[in-house]
Amino acid sequence: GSFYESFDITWGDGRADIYETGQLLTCTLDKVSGSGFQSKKEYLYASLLGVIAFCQTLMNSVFPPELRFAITKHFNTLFQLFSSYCYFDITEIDGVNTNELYDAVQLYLTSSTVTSNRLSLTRATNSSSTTFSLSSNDSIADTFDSATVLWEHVVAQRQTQTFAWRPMPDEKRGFTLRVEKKDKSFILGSYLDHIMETANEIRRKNQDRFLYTNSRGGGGMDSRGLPWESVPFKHPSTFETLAMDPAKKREIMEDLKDFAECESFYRKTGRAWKRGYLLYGPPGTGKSSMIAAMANYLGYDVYDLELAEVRSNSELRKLLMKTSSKSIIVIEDIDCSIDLKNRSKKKQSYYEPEMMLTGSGLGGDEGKGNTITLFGLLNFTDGLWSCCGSERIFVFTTNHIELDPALLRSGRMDMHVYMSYCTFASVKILLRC
Ligand SMILES: Nc1ncnc2c1ncn2[C@@H]1O[C@H](COP(=O)(O)OP(=O)(O)OP(=O)(O)O)[C@@H](O)[C@H]1O
Repeated sequence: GSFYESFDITWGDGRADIYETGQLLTCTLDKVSGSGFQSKKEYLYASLLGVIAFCQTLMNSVFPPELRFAITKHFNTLFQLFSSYCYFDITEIDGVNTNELYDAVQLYLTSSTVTSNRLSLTRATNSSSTTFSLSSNDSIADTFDSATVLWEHVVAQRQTQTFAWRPMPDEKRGFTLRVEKKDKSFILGSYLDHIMETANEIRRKNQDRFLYTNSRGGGGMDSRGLPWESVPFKHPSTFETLAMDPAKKREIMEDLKDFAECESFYRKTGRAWKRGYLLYGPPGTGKSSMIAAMANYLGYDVYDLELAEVRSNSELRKLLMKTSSKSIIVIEDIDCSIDLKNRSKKKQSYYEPEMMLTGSGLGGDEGKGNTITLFGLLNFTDGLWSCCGSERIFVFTTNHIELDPALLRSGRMDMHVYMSYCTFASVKILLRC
């Protein structure tokens, strides 16, 4: 073919020309005007697009925007009426808050149950784990209890803002969930709960865990106003390496597993989702190793609370408020921090100076705000404030069990574990390791 056969020069006043027996077409643009050509053949797709563009321009110039908006709205309503699907948008940022559900869906869609051919890989700075996510504007189908849904990851450029309370990402991201109308109520209940649970599980497995301490030599907060300082938690102790009676070990592991898996039980019975363990026994019998094994078993962070660094009950409360869920809060050697053996023997109230914890080394009274009381400690483990997070374990260690019964009672310390010197069974475990 040649340009002579297939094209006409339509405008340009001699600026466009065909040369080399129809093999070369040149168009020139100068200061006065340009030039143009047109295909002799009509292509269905191109002409259809042309018609649509023409109609759109006509609509825009003839109908006012309000009327166009109303027409589109009614068209959508009509479409939804006859469609067997309904759609839900889950945006990354809801107002000014981060949408937890968006993060959960992001994680869930990368789980092994949902398979996709194309995923984005991310690895955060200083992290040891790689995370997968659904690529932009990609979609994926998922089946849950015979209901099939479709997820689409919608990414659009955010329009430039003149003012925002906080910097917003350049992209506006969200998921659109397409659900069959008949499955709507089931999906909104069980499926979304299932997504949250799976995402939490993945987070727990992926997350680098931390060991926190409030002992920063001087007390107070760090530069970000946080009362805890953290380091990566890398203790190698596990229940396999821990030398103790196998039956007792099994009992503790089952208790921990029940605790971690029974959120519904705590919710149904109206109890705070927390559990207390008291580890007691002679020095060097593995109490700290047991705490590390518990943290490694459940994948929890560890908060090592140094009572000597806490100056008042309110500071204790603030520390508690700044702990995260899925954590073990440890007070080691409680017998060295507490100056009280048994409340009934002394017949005193929690508030009296003799009942105060002298480990703080500051000696003063609560009124001056520079010491903590047993009352404060009891509230810390089982008061209203102890419920300001969920899935938390309190572990106290002591060399002597003669502590105040109020501290030892079930609900505060649910399980008392005696860490003894090695028996024959535990020596066998040590030798095997
Ligand atoms: N039951 C055990 N199984 C495995 N290792 C143990 C056990 N008991 C003690 N150890 C080892 O002995 C050392 C001291 O143990 P650990 O610090 O856990 O004891 P502890 O009871 O916390 O001591 P303390 O009461 O003095 O704080 C650790 O190195 C630990 O590995």
